[in-house]
Amino acid sequence: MYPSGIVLDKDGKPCRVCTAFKNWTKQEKKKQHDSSSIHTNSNNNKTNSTETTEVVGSIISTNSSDSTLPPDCPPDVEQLGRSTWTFLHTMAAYYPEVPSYAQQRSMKTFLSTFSQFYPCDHCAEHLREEMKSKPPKVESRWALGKWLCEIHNIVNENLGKEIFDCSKIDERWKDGPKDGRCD
Ligand SMILES: Cc1cc2nc3c(=O)[nH]c(=O)nc-3n(C[C@H](O)[C@H](O)[C@H](O)COP(=O)(O)OP(=O)(O)OC[C@H]3O[C@@H](n4cnc5c(N)ncnc54)[C@H](O)[C@@H]3O)c2cc1C
Repeated sequence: MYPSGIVLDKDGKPCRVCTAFKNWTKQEKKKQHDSSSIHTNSNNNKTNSTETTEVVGSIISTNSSDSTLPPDCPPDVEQLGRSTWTFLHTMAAYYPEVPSYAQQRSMKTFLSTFSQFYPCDHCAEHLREEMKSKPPKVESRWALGKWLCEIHNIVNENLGKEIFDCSKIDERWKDGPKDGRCD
């Protein structure tokens, strides 16, 4: 990883889908550019108030979009991660309660294939490592949901995120909260 948080791919090039947008290189350059404009402008702002207003506008918009990926841009590591977890946990929540042998085999194949092709290389590599010591549990819906929750918690822990209570996976991914907010 570069000090700025840019993650490199296996060819040593900056990897967009492995990097949080807030760390992405153009954003960094833009910030540097903007901060030098601000500096230059603040030296001139007594003589040109219109220009100052424009620059201030640009500061506000730069800061507010710092960590927000524009909707028409390719996914960063966070957006891809959120969407993928949403898909995986939802898939597990609707997996058969008592899957056939063929369904269990398909799910194992799917997870193995998924771990090879997940586009963030270093994420996929960690996942494959974890799956060696904790192979997927596919014998029931409950087992799959719990396994996935635990795998996600390992990633959460590595990233310093909160650990999710795995007894709440049905509530989070299928039934919704008891207060009816989602009904
Ligand atoms: C396989 C995989 C590996 C990844 N590896 C990396 C990595 O190495 N480095 C990196 O920077 N990013 C990685 N990511 C992305 C990272 O996990 C997050 O998706 C991203 O940082 C966005 O986090 P978030 O806070 O929005 O919530 P996410 O972690 O995306 O979670 C989405 C929602 O799922 C729920 N949730 C959280 N934990 C659990 C759980 N244990 N069980 C069930 N539901 C839960 C919460 O409601 C949460 O809001 C990976 C993603 C995937 C799918």
